Amino acid sequence: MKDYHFSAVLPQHARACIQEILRNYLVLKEEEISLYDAKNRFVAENYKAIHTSPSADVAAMDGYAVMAEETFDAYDTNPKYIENFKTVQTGESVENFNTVIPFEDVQVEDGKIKIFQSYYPRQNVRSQGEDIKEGEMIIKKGEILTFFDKVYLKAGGWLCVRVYKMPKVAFVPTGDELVDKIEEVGQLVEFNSVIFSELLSQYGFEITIFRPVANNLNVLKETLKKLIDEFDIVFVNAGSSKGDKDLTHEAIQSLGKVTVHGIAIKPGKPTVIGEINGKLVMGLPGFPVSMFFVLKEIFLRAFFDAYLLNPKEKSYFAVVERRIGSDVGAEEYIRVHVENKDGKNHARVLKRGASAISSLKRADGYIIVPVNVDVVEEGSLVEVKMI
Ligand SMILES: Nc1nc2c(c(=O)[nH]1)N[C@H]1C(S)=C(S)[C@@H](COP(=O)(O)OP(=O)(O)OC[C@H]3O[C@@H](n4cnc5c(N)ncnc54)[C@H](O)[C@@H]3O)O[C@H]1N2
Ligand code: MOO
Repeated sequence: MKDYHFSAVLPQHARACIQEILRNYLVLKEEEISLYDAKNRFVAENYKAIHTSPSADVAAMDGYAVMAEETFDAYDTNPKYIENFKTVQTGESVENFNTVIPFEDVQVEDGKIKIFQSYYPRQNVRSQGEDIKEGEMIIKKGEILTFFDKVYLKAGGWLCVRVYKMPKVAFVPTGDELVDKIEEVGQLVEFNSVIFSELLSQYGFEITIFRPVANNLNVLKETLKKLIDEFDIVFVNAGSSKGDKDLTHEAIQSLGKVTVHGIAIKPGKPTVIGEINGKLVMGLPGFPVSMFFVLKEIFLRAFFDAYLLNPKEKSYFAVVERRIGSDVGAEEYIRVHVENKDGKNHARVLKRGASAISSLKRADGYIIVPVNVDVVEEGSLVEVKMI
C-alpha cells in the first residue's frame, strides 16, 4: 500500500542537505564581462577604486576661480576689483585658487572682475576625492551588483567586472491539467514557471523552462535522465506531496536518492530534495505561493550561504495590526500589506492560503514566524522582508 504519511525536517536541516549536495559537485565558474551587461550578477572579486573622483579640486560652477581671502572686504555698497583670477568651466581644476565666483555675479571691466560680495573658501568648489578615493572599497567579493554599485565602479575606474557564472537550471512543470490557454473545463494555466523565472533571474541564474510533463512515472524519469546531464540543477514542479499522482519522490528515488521529503514550513511542506548522478534535483510544491517560499527561503538561502553570496535583500520594520496565530512545528511565511500611518509602518496580514497568487500580488512583503512560536501579539514590532 502507498505510504501517505508525511514527516518533515526543520528548514535549517533542509538547507544543510541542499548545501551538502551542491558542495560535492558545483563550483561556480567566473567570467569577465562589461559593466553594462552585468545585470543581477554577483562579483567574484573585491573591487577598490583605481582613481580618485574628482581627481583635483574642481569648479562646481562656470565662473572665475579666485582666492576667497581677496574677496572678504567686498559688499554691495563697496564693490571690489580682482585682478588675480582664472576663468573656469564646471568640472575644471581650480589649480591654485580656492573659490569660484559664478559668471553672473560679476561685471568684467578692463580685464578685471568687479565683485559685490565676499566669498568663503571652497565656495562652489568640489574637493579632490569628495566622491571616491583611490583604494576605497567599492564592492566586496560575493555581493550582488546594484544600480549604483555599477555607477560607482565605472567612476572608480572599472569598465569590466569579474562575476560568477550562475548555474544552468531547468524548470519542469508536471500535471495533465496544465496548459498555456484554457480550452476545456478542468484545465489550469501553467504560470508557476513565471514565478520561477522572475525570481531566479533576479540573481542571474541561467534558466530554461520546459513544457509541462504528463503525470506518468516513465515519462518523468526519462525527462529527468536527459536533463540531469545538461543542467546543473533540475527543479520538478508539482507532484511533490503524497497523492496517488504525485510522482516526483518516486522518480528521483528510482534514479538516485531522496534526502528530504517534507520540510517544517508553511506553506511549502511537500518539498523533495534529492540527487541524481550527484546533482541536486528538487521537487517543488505545485501551489504557487508554496513554490515561491520554498525557492526563496529554502533553496536560495541555502545557495547564497553555500557560495558566500550576498543578495543585499531589503527589509523594514512594522507593527503588527492584529494578533497572528501560527502553527507550532512549522516556520510560517505570512504575507503582509504595509501601510504608513502616523509615521509608523503597520503590517496587515493578507490571505494565507497557498493556492492564491493574489496574496503575493498584493503583498509588500512577508514576516517569518519561527517554528516554535504560536502567537505574534498585536502591536509587536516585526521584520518585513520585501518581496
Ligand atoms: N494528502 C495530502 N494532500 C496534500 C498535502 C498533504 O500533505 N497531504 N499537501 C497539500 C499542500 S500543503 C500542497 S502545497 C499541495 C502541493 O502538492 P503537490 O506538489 O503534489 O502539487 P499538486 O497537487 O500536483 O498541485 C497543486 C496545485 O497546484 C497547481 N499547479 C501545479 N503546477 C502548476 C503550475 N506549473 N502552474 C500553475 N499551477 C500549478 C495544480 O494544478 C494544483 O491545483 O498539495 C496539497 N495536498
Ligand atoms: O505546503 Mo502547502 O504549501 O502548506 O500549502
